[in-house]
Amino acid sequence: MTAPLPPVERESARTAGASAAGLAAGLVDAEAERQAHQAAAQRQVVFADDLLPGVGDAQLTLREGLAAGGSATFVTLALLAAMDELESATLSVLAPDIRDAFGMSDGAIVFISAASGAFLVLGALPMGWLADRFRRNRVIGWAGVAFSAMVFACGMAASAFLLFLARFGVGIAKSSTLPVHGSMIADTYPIGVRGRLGAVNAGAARVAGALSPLIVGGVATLVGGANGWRWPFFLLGLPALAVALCAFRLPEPKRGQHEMKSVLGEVVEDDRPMPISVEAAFARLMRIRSLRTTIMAFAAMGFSLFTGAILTNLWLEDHFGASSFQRGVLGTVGGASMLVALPFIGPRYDRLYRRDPARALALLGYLILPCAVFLPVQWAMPNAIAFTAVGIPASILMSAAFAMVGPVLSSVVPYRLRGLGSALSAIYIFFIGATGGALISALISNAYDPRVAMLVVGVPATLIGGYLVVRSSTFIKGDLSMVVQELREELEERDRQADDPDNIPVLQVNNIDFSYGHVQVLFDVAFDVRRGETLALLGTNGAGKSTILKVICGLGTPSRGVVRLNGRTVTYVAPEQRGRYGIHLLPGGKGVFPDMTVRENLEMAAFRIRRDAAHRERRFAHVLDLFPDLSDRQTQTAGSLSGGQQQMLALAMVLMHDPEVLLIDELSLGLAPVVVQDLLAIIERLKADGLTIVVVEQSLNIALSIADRAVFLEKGQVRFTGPTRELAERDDLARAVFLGKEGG
Ligand SMILES: Nc1ncnc2c1ncn2[C@@H]1O[C@H](COP(=O)(O)OP(=O)(O)OP(=O)(O)O)[C@@H](O)[C@H]1O
Repeated sequence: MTAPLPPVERESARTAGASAAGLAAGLVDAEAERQAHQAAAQRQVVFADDLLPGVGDAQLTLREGLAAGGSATFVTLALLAAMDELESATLSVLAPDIRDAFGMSDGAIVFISAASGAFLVLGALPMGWLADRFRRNRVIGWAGVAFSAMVFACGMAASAFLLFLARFGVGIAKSSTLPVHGSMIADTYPIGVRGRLGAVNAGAARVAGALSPLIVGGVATLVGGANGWRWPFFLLGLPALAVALCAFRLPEPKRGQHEMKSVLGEVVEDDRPMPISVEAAFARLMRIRSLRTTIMAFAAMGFSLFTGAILTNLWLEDHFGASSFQRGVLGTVGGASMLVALPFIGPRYDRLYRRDPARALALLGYLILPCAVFLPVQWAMPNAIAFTAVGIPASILMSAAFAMVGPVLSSVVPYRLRGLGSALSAIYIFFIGATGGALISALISNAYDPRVAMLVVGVPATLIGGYLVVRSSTFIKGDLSMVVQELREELEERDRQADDPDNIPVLQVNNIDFSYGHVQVLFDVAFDVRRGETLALLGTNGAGKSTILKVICGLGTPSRGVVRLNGRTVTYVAPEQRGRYGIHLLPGGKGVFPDMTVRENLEMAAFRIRRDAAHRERRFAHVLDLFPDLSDRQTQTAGSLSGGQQQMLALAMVLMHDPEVLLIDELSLGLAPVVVQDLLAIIERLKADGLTIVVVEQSLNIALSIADRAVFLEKGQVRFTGPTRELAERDDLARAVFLGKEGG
């Protein structure tokens, strides 16, 4: 039992309880307000359908669409895709022969064939990165040459391990198909024919896939003997090389040209695009909800799709006793049937997309869902012919849906990130889907049989996949609206720069939204900083001041908006690269290595310029001249310096980089007034030298003394931009937050 409190304590406890309750209520209100902003921000960006890229555009025939970009690109890429398919079929059909030749188990051959999905992923990332940076025709050409060499190596393999290695090479070479071909096709041909091009492309691959079991089975049977399986690989290598050589001569299309034509009516050219960081690109891509959900869906389906062909062939041989030729014939019939839907799905998708992109995407989900019913029926069939026949409807529906993945990705991914966007999809679909599926199927197949493996994995994977695709269709218009906003902003900026080329701000922050996880903390933040200007970022606690500095220097990727340095977009450029271009951050808190001496700290900062001795010495001399206090303490450890001296050292370290734009987070926090005066004197010198500075400050007085202009942030939104003097006169903004705090 607790003793009752005396009256005075009871009173103060009541007051404390009341103020805690008030604080809690305030926090709940603030969070409710933030959530309302977030919901409003997400709602606002959905434009009317006819403003979205490709929606409501004039209808084009396939011939007109192909003529717009020249058919050479499409034909070459379709041939390469067909050869990919031929290669995959070679392994599937010959799996039992290869298994017997090397004395492998079912599980081992299933793993070797399906694991190429994992190898494919290893290449997808560099290929996507190359596709977003360099001429895509060369990337495709070199990947094709590597493919042909590795296909040859598969035929030469003297052991299961060497075959595994050759498959590794094939997988890497094939990895150019999704990221590089997709990006090339999207930029070469108009949006209105993407569905049909996807269907024709898939059709070409299907024709090859459908004929290849016959060809492969035929060649293997014709040559005969234990080495018959090698010859289909040899025969594929040569034409693959010829097509790869043609790819080098394809024209390189302008990036994003069709989105720009559709949305803006003209093409905004960017002659010197900044290099994009993979990390920032992925962070941005994962915020595209329709993309995220679609790739999760296809990853789920990948669990059964990639092992499906192998398990089918093993089942046909082991359960129904089909020979390699019979399997080839059945495979050809099954594969050919997939062609049935392709002439319909492409035009249907394009038509729906022109009217309503959400319906076009939902259609794919409705194609997938019924496959979950066909699958158990097929695997219950008593003979090979019934088994193949019942498998046909599911194959038709599934291949129709898969043929449209490329067109969907091309639409929702920003054009600068198309290669990496496809690479991200490849990672999910092939690595998580195919490899995960391969492992699980191999285990179940070894423990039971291919049928159990197929049913246990396939049915849930198909249901989940279909549901997720339908769900992703609810997000597509919001994501396309973002594409429109970005394009419009680019056009406006180009016009602004053309109108006043001498007045391009050094730093430009435009329409920035930023979230930590699902919590949005910046809303449409925008401001400019002119050359030589000092801008103060002021605001309440947690308003997002430090976050905006992170976004500027590249430590955070915004979900919307642009950051420009000297008129060039750096939104997705890596932080270290931005450092090279001149953006540097002095972070809040301790920015030194306490166990190292002052000199060693400065040497660490000079690491990047270590090879240029003269430049390095100039920077040392400049910095030590600016900070005589540090000059006298070069052998002292940083940890033994006073707080003010440590802040000086941190600033000196940033200045070693010779920044063009200096970002300072909390210059004066926790420092004695006399130290702050010394720091301000240094900032004055830097200003006089023409350095551009953005400084986050808590103190309005300090901001008034150093900054020409101020931006006031509250709850992630800009409430004021203008001369610092004017902010000081705005009682509503300044008094409560700063004067009150300083006074108190
Ligand atoms: N790493 C993080 N993860 C999740 N939320 C974060 C993270 N960093 C900051 N936040 C939240 O984001 C919001 C903005 O934070 P930020 O540090 O940018 O504000 P600030 O204006 O610099 O505030 P202060 O002056 O208090 O540092 C705050 O609500 C904060 O709690």
